Amino acid sequence: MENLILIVSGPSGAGKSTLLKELPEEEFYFSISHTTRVPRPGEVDGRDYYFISRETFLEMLKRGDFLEWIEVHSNLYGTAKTEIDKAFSQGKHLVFDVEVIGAGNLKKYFGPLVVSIFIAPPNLKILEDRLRKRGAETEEKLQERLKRSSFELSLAPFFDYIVVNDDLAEAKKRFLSIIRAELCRPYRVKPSF
Ligand SMILES: Nc1nc2c(ncn2[C@@H]2O[C@H](COP(=O)(O)OP(=O)(O)O)[C@@H](O)[C@H]2O)c(=O)[nH]1
Ligand SMILES: Nc1ncnc2c1ncn2[C@@H]1O[C@H](COP(=O)(O)OP(=O)(O)O)[C@@H](O)[C@H]1O
Repeated sequence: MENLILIVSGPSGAGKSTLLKELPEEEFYFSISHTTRVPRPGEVDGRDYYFISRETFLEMLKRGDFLEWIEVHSNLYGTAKTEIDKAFSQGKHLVFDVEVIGAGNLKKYFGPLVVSIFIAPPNLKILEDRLRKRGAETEEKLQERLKRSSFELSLAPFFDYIVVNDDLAEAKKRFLSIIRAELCRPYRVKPSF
């Protein structure tokens, strides 16, 4: 059976983390990125991210440890090559939460069997309201995130699916429906019949 490789992308505050919480950890391995961003309250090192210094990140980059990486909102983010082995050795579906450029690079790397889902806010005003309500950023960081969101939204048509995160319960249903359907592809169904 082919395991699923799922890429979830979209602007900061669109609801990626919220929707990804719907996927059971017993079946899905969530790639843990390395980042130079400071942890938010409640975030745990080694669960949400590997929080590292810029110096350590650059050392890893020089060693060729990253499958892909990027600098966004003045922070470095990267997917370590070791994350892929971890998912496959556990026999789980592999899930990435990355910005749009990383999504494109991972798609190129893994090929056509990747499933990519773009999470979009209903509009920019609602996105801003949600980012403010989340309260994780200073005003300056929040503006940086909003500024990039139009660029991220412009790349939505390149994804396999778009889930507009309006009503959360409805968005969860649509998100899970896509994954359920993808798991029914002939090449992913274990032939026990
Ligand atoms: N390309 C790439 N993007 C990443 C990686 N890790 C996280 N991101 C993206 O970086 C952006 C900022 O993430 P984060 O600081 O957690 O903010 P949030 O999206 O507002 O929760 C998001 O779009 C993430 O999807 C990575 O390893 N590679
Ligand atoms: N459908 C929704 N309606 C209202 N608030 C939402 C909805 N989806 C997510 N949120 C809230 O919006 C904020 C941003 O969501 P989050 O999942 O952190 O986004 P991302 O991971 O894409 O940056 C969070 O505070 C979250 O609780």
